[in-house]
Amino acid sequence: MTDNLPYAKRVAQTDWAALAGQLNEHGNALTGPLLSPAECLEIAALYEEPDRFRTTVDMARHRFGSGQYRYFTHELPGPIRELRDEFYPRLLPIARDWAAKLGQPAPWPDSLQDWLRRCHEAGQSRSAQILLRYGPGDWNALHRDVFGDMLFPLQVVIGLDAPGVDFTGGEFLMTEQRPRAQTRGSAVVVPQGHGLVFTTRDRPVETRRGWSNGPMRHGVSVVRSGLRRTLGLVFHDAA
Ligand SMILES: O=C(O)CCC(=O)C(=O)O
Ligand SMILES: [Fe+2]
Repeated sequence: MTDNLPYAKRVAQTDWAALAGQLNEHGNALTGPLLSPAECLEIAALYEEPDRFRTTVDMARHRFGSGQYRYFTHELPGPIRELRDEFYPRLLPIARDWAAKLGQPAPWPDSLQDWLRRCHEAGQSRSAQILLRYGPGDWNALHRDVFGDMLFPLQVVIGLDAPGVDFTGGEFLMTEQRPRAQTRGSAVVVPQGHGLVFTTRDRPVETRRGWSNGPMRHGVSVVRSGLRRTLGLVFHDAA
Protein backbone atom coordinates (compact mmCIF):
# COMPACT_ATOMS: atom_id res chain seq x y z
CA MET A 1 0.00 0.00 0.00
CA THR A 2 1.01 3.56 -0.57
CA ASP A 3 -0.47 5.08 2.60
CA ASN A 4 2.48 5.34 4.95
CA LEU A 5 5.23 5.89 2.42
CA PRO A 6 6.85 9.28 1.92
CA TYR A 7 6.00 10.81 -1.45
CA ALA A 8 9.60 10.46 -2.66
CA LYS A 9 9.32 6.67 -2.20
CA ARG A 10 5.94 6.48 -3.91
CA VAL A 11 7.24 8.28 -6.99
CA ALA A 12 10.46 6.25 -6.90
CA GLN A 13 8.48 2.97 -6.97
CA THR A 14 7.56 3.52 -10.60
CA ASP A 15 9.95 1.85 -13.04
CA TRP A 16 11.18 5.10 -14.61
CA ALA A 17 13.18 3.45 -17.37
CA ALA A 18 10.07 1.54 -18.47
CA LEU A 19 7.96 4.68 -18.14
CA ALA A 20 10.38 6.63 -20.36
CA GLY A 21 10.16 3.81 -22.92
CA GLN A 22 6.34 4.01 -22.95
CA LEU A 23 6.47 7.81 -23.19
CA ASN A 24 8.83 7.62 -26.14
CA GLU A 25 6.54 5.17 -27.88
CA HIS A 26 3.11 6.63 -27.11
CA GLY A 27 3.59 10.13 -25.71
CA ASN A 28 1.98 9.04 -22.44
CA ALA A 29 2.70 6.49 -19.71
CA LEU A 30 1.10 5.38 -16.44
CA THR A 31 2.94 5.51 -13.12
CA GLY A 32 2.43 3.01 -10.34
CA PRO A 33 0.10 3.82 -7.42
CA LEU A 34 0.78 7.22 -5.83
CA LEU A 35 -2.24 7.72 -3.58
CA SER A 36 -4.48 5.33 -1.65
CA PRO A 37 -8.23 5.48 -2.38
CA ALA A 38 -8.78 7.33 0.92
CA GLU A 39 -6.11 9.91 0.03
CA CYS A 40 -7.70 10.33 -3.41
CA LEU A 41 -11.04 11.13 -1.79
CA GLU A 42 -9.38 13.60 0.60
CA ILE A 43 -7.83 15.46 -2.31
CA ALA A 44 -11.07 15.35 -4.31
CA ALA A 45 -12.93 16.78 -1.30
CA LEU A 46 -10.69 19.89 -1.35
CA TYR A 47 -12.83 20.99 -4.29
CA GLU A 48 -15.43 22.16 -1.78
CA GLU A 49 -12.97 24.51 -0.01
CA PRO A 50 -13.15 27.68 -2.15
CA ASP A 51 -10.28 29.47 -0.36
CA ARG A 52 -7.82 26.98 -1.82
CA PHE A 53 -8.53 28.09 -5.38
CA ARG A 54 -7.90 31.23 -7.41
CA THR A 55 -10.43 30.58 -10.20
CA THR A 56 -13.19 28.19 -11.21
CA VAL A 57 -13.57 27.41 -14.90
CA ASP A 58 -16.89 26.31 -16.35
CA MET A 59 -15.68 24.35 -19.35
CA ALA A 60 -18.89 24.65 -21.39
CA ARG A 61 -18.84 28.44 -21.09
CA HIS A 62 -15.38 28.57 -22.67
CA ARG A 63 -16.26 25.81 -25.14
CA PHE A 64 -13.52 23.64 -23.59
CA GLY A 65 -15.98 20.73 -23.33
CA SER A 66 -18.29 20.25 -20.35
CA GLY A 67 -17.44 19.99 -16.67
CA GLN A 68 -15.64 22.19 -14.19
CA TYR A 69 -12.16 22.72 -12.85
CA ARG A 70 -10.51 24.89 -10.25
CA TYR A 71 -7.01 26.34 -10.21
CA PHE A 72 -5.28 26.06 -6.84
CA THR A 73 -3.58 29.15 -5.43
CA HIS A 74 0.20 28.91 -4.91
CA GLU A 75 -0.53 27.61 -1.39
CA LEU A 76 -0.67 24.02 -2.59
CA PRO A 77 -1.86 21.34 -0.16
CA GLY A 78 1.16 19.34 1.12
CA PRO A 79 0.62 16.09 -0.81
CA ILE A 80 0.14 17.95 -4.09
CA ARG A 81 3.23 20.11 -3.60
CA GLU A 82 5.30 17.09 -2.62
CA LEU A 83 4.18 14.98 -5.55
CA ARG A 84 4.94 17.79 -7.96
CA ASP A 85 8.37 18.33 -6.37
CA GLU A 86 9.15 14.62 -6.69
CA PHE A 87 8.02 14.39 -10.30
CA TYR A 88 10.08 17.28 -11.61
CA PRO A 89 13.56 15.72 -11.29
CA ARG A 90 12.25 12.45 -12.76
CA LEU A 91 10.76 14.18 -15.78
CA LEU A 92 13.67 16.55 -16.33
CA PRO A 93 16.05 14.05 -18.04
CA ILE A 94 13.24 13.02 -20.41
CA ALA A 95 12.47 16.67 -21.20
CA ARG A 96 16.15 17.34 -21.89
CA ASP A 97 16.47 14.24 -24.06
CA TRP A 98 13.44 15.30 -26.12
CA ALA A 99 14.78 18.83 -26.56
CA ALA A 100 18.14 17.44 -27.73
CA LYS A 101 16.43 15.16 -30.26
CA LEU A 102 14.36 18.05 -31.60
CA GLY A 103 17.29 20.48 -31.60
CA GLN A 104 15.35 22.78 -29.27
CA PRO A 105 16.64 24.72 -26.25
CA ALA A 106 16.30 23.01 -22.84
CA PRO A 107 15.89 26.00 -20.50
CA TRP A 108 14.93 23.96 -17.42
CA PRO A 109 17.23 24.22 -14.38
CA ASP A 110 17.74 21.32 -11.97
CA SER A 111 15.50 22.94 -9.40
CA LEU A 112 11.74 23.32 -9.90
CA GLN A 113 11.80 26.43 -7.69
CA ASP A 114 14.38 28.09 -9.97
CA TRP A 115 12.33 27.19 -13.04
CA LEU A 116 9.14 28.60 -11.50
CA ARG A 117 11.00 31.79 -10.60
CA ARG A 118 11.96 32.13 -14.27
CA CYS A 119 8.32 31.56 -15.29
CA HIS A 120 7.24 34.31 -12.90
CA GLU A 121 9.88 36.73 -14.19
CA ALA A 122 8.59 36.07 -17.72
CA GLY A 123 5.05 36.97 -16.66
CA GLN A 124 3.72 33.44 -16.09
CA SER A 125 3.07 33.82 -12.40
CA ARG A 126 -0.26 32.14 -11.67
CA SER A 127 -0.60 28.60 -10.35
CA ALA A 128 -1.64 26.08 -13.00
CA GLN A 129 -2.39 23.12 -10.70
CA ILE A 130 -6.01 22.05 -11.07
CA LEU A 131 -8.71 19.80 -9.69
CA LEU A 132 -11.21 18.70 -12.33
CA ARG A 133 -14.65 17.16 -12.03
CA TYR A 134 -16.77 15.57 -14.72
CA GLY A 135 -20.30 14.25 -14.25
CA PRO A 136 -22.51 12.33 -16.70
CA GLY A 137 -22.25 13.84 -20.20
CA ASP A 138 -19.12 15.86 -19.37
CA TRP A 139 -15.95 15.72 -21.43
CA ASN A 140 -12.73 17.65 -22.04
CA ALA A 141 -12.01 18.93 -25.54
CA LEU A 142 -8.64 18.10 -27.10
CA HIS A 143 -6.24 20.84 -26.05
CA ARG A 144 -2.75 21.78 -24.90
CA ASP A 145 -1.89 23.39 -21.56
CA VAL A 146 0.46 25.99 -23.03
CA PHE A 147 0.27 29.39 -21.35
CA GLY A 148 3.18 31.24 -22.96
CA ASP A 149 6.79 30.80 -23.98
CA MET A 150 7.75 29.18 -20.68
CA LEU A 151 6.86 25.57 -21.22
CA PHE A 152 7.76 22.30 -19.57
CA PRO A 153 7.03 19.53 -22.11
CA LEU A 154 5.54 16.91 -19.77
CA GLN A 155 2.70 16.97 -17.27
CA VAL A 156 0.86 14.54 -15.00
CA VAL A 157 -2.78 13.80 -14.30
CA ILE A 158 -3.76 11.68 -11.29
CA GLY A 159 -7.05 9.75 -11.23
CA LEU A 160 -9.06 10.33 -8.04
CA ASP A 161 -12.03 8.04 -8.75
CA ALA A 162 -12.12 4.39 -9.79
CA PRO A 163 -12.96 3.78 -13.47
CA GLY A 164 -15.67 1.19 -13.99
CA VAL A 165 -16.74 1.56 -10.34
CA ASP A 166 -17.26 5.26 -9.64
CA PHE A 167 -17.77 6.23 -13.28
CA THR A 168 -17.94 4.81 -16.81
CA GLY A 169 -16.57 6.39 -19.99
CA GLY A 170 -14.15 9.23 -19.27
CA GLU A 171 -11.06 7.75 -20.89
CA PHE A 172 -8.05 10.02 -21.17
CA LEU A 173 -7.51 10.76 -24.86
CA MET A 174 -4.46 11.78 -26.86
CA THR A 175 -3.95 12.55 -30.49
CA GLU A 176 -0.66 12.71 -32.30
CA GLN A 177 -0.28 14.46 -35.63
CA ARG A 178 2.17 12.53 -37.75
CA PRO A 179 4.29 14.03 -40.51
CA ARG A 180 2.63 13.43 -43.91
CA ALA A 181 0.10 11.03 -42.37
CA GLN A 182 -3.24 11.08 -40.60
CA THR A 183 -3.63 11.62 -36.88
CA ARG A 184 -3.14 8.73 -34.45
CA GLY A 185 -5.35 8.49 -31.36
CA SER A 186 -4.86 6.70 -28.05
CA ALA A 187 -7.12 6.23 -25.04
CA VAL A 188 -5.99 5.46 -21.50
CA VAL A 189 -8.04 4.38 -18.49
CA VAL A 190 -6.32 6.07 -15.55
CA PRO A 191 -6.67 3.90 -12.41
CA GLN A 192 -7.59 5.56 -9.13
CA GLY A 193 -4.48 6.88 -7.41
CA HIS A 194 -2.22 6.37 -10.42
CA GLY A 195 -0.66 9.11 -12.49
CA LEU A 196 -0.47 9.45 -16.24
CA VAL A 197 2.59 11.30 -17.51
CA PHE A 198 1.91 12.86 -20.91
CA THR A 199 3.20 15.23 -23.57
CA THR A 200 2.11 18.84 -23.20
CA ARG A 201 2.73 20.16 -26.73
CA ASP A 202 4.91 17.98 -28.92
CA ARG A 203 7.42 15.20 -28.74
CA PRO A 204 10.15 13.70 -30.89
CA VAL A 205 8.86 11.09 -33.31
CA GLU A 206 11.33 8.97 -35.24
CA THR A 207 10.94 9.08 -39.01
CA ARG A 208 13.10 7.84 -41.85
CA ARG A 209 14.65 11.30 -41.98
CA GLY A 210 15.50 11.39 -38.27
CA TRP A 211 13.58 13.02 -35.44
CA SER A 212 10.63 15.17 -36.24
CA ASN A 213 8.20 17.10 -34.14
CA GLY A 214 4.99 15.21 -33.24
CA PRO A 215 2.30 17.69 -32.15
CA MET A 216 0.05 16.17 -29.47
CA ARG A 217 -3.26 17.11 -27.90
CA HIS A 218 -5.09 15.61 -24.93
CA GLY A 219 -8.64 15.53 -23.62
CA VAL A 220 -11.21 13.23 -22.00
CA SER A 221 -14.00 11.20 -23.64
CA VAL A 222 -17.59 11.67 -22.51
CA VAL A 223 -18.31 10.40 -19.00
CA ARG A 224 -21.29 8.03 -19.42
CA SER A 225 -22.20 7.72 -15.74
CA GLY A 226 -20.95 8.65 -12.28
CA LEU A 227 -18.32 11.18 -11.20
CA ARG A 228 -14.77 11.37 -12.53
CA ARG A 229 -12.36 13.63 -10.66
CA THR A 230 -8.69 14.22 -11.44
CA LEU A 231 -5.73 16.24 -10.24
CA GLY A 232 -3.67 17.98 -12.94
CA LEU A 233 -0.02 18.83 -12.33
CA VAL A 234 1.70 21.18 -14.76
CA PHE A 235 5.34 22.23 -14.39
CA HIS A 236 5.12 25.74 -15.76
CA ASP A 237 2.90 28.46 -14.36
CA ALA A 238 0.08 30.24 -16.16
CA ALA A 239 -0.04 33.79 -17.51
O1 LIG B 1 -9.04 14.88 -16.52
C1 LIG B 1 -8.10 14.45 -17.20
O2 LIG B 1 -7.82 13.25 -17.29
C2 LIG B 1 -7.23 15.39 -17.99
C3 LIG B 1 -7.30 16.78 -17.50
C4 LIG B 1 -6.37 17.72 -18.22
O3 LIG B 1 -6.65 18.23 -19.26
C5 LIG B 1 -5.06 18.00 -17.61
O4 LIG B 1 -4.73 17.45 -16.55
O5 LIG B 1 -4.32 18.79 -18.20
FE1 LIG C 1 -5.10 19.57 -19.93
